Amino acid sequence: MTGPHAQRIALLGGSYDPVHLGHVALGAHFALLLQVDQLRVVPAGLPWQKSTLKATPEQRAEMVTLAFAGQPFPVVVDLQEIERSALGQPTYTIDTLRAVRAELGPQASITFLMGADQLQRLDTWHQWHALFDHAHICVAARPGFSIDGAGLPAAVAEAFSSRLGTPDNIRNTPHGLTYLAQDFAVDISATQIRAALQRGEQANSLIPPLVLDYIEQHNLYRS
Ligand SMILES: Nc1ncnc2c1ncn2[C@@H]1O[C@H](COP(=O)(O)OP(=O)(O)OP(=O)(O)O)[C@@H](O)[C@H]1O
Ligand SMILES: O=C(O)c1ccc[n+]([C@@H]2O[C@H](COP(=O)([O-])O)[C@@H](O)[C@H]2O)c1
Repeated sequence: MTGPHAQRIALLGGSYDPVHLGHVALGAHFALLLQVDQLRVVPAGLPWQKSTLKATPEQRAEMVTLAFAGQPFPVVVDLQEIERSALGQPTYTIDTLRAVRAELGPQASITFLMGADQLQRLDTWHQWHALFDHAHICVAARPGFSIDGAGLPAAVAEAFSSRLGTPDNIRNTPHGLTYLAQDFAVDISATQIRAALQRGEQANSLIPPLVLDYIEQHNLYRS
């Protein structure tokens, strides 16, 4: 168990091309559930499983900062993955978790957040078993990405179910547990937003207003 002053943080990694209200809802849900000292939002530098991104790393990071402004919990936008990508290295979450663990020490409760689509693919991540040596993994259900029954690769289902924790023991242990927010159901994706903007449609109900202003000012996703 962690001591009374161990730090508690949740990391929300993403491509954020662009950041949307699904990301904000996901971060806020777990920030409040886990009562974190800090939500750390980490824009990926070179997300190796995505095809070419439309916005630059700087634009994606600026949009993330705008999207998470004014939350009722501390938010830090962590640029380490963008900085590492300047050296041409693909972005691996394990590198980030090792760096954050080294920074915060062995007692801190560190949780990596993701949607169900990424849990379905977790066995494709670089050194995925080692993620649990540094962090808990908390997952939000996502419309269209079932993780019941055959929805998960067997190795992921086994790793996830054998490590199931509760919000309380995730708050109070450093790493190694899992949790699923089954009631989370936000049907928004960056793909859908890019397509809508390219067609010249509004995306007001999908993106925080400041991010929408930024997209318009920088003429993003129109072509
Ligand atoms: N609506 C959502 N519900 C639950 N999780 C989500 C949702 N949108 C994004 N996430 C999660 O947020 C993280 C970052 O997602 P990302 O930046 O790739 O957005 P995306 O909407 O999935 O993008 P794209 O449509 O381009 O694949 C991932 O772990 C993803 O699963
Ligand atoms: O570490 C990996 O190999 C890995 C593979 C796929 C995705 N990720 C991370 O998962 C997060 C969400 O990814 P994405 O593609 O949905 O934006 C983001 O932080 C990625 O860097 C990480």
